[in-house]
Amino acid sequence: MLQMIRPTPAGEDLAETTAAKALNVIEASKRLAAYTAVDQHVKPEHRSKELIVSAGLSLGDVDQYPTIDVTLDGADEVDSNLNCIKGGGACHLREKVLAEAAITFILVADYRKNVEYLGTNFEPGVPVEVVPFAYAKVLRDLKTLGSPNANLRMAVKKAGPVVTDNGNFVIDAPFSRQHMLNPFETLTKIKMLTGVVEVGLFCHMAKAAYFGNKRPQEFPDNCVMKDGSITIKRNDGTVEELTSRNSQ
Ligand SMILES: O=C[C@H](O)[C@H](O)[C@H](O)COP(=O)(O)O
Repeated sequence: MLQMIRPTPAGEDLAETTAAKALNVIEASKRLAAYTAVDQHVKPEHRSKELIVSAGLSLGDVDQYPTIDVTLDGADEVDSNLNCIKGGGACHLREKVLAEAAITFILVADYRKNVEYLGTNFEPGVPVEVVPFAYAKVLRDLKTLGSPNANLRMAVKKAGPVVTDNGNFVIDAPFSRQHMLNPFETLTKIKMLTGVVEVGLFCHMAKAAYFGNKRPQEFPDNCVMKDGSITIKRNDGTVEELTSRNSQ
């Protein structure tokens, strides 16, 4: 059973306590979704890392092994057709390569990211990785495409723009509901812009999405947290609700 007990120290700032409590709920719900997704999709024969290492063999990367059995990854938001926004952490190029290499691609997220259409809760917009030389031109293009507030993502702990693992910049491009109701069309328009390396819209890729849910009634003021249910959405349109894996 997953249980988190967080006593409230006397005198602790109320806002801080509430924020920490909300974070615990979100992290616990996502962890439960991840456990369930691994249980259902990562079979014993896929758990080969120890076998490889103990046999003295080398672990490979996707450039050596372009077909992967299962890729499980998080997302910034997932719509009702399992399209998703990724790239909040500026890793969406590599993540999309791993997702495309996978026979089965599975998403794992907390309840806040389970939405009807993309951009409902995730406000920064569509992450767009661009070669640095082209960023100003791509920014201009994105505004013309319908994202007037597109902006270059700036680093928080250093001066200047965020630089990806691939040495590129990231633009965050918020689009209207109308654009996000057809994310594949929006994806293809952005991808066609010269200078764009990859777009953080993953369309028609996921086989299923696992969302960890909270149960507010189980999170009273003393902050004793029990695990909640999991919502599983599949690409065949089915939706399944699993009650707590360890319900008492
Ligand atoms: O680039 C990062 C990823 O695409 C997602 O933004 C990330 O996996 C979501 O992280 P979290 O589940 O911690 O919100």
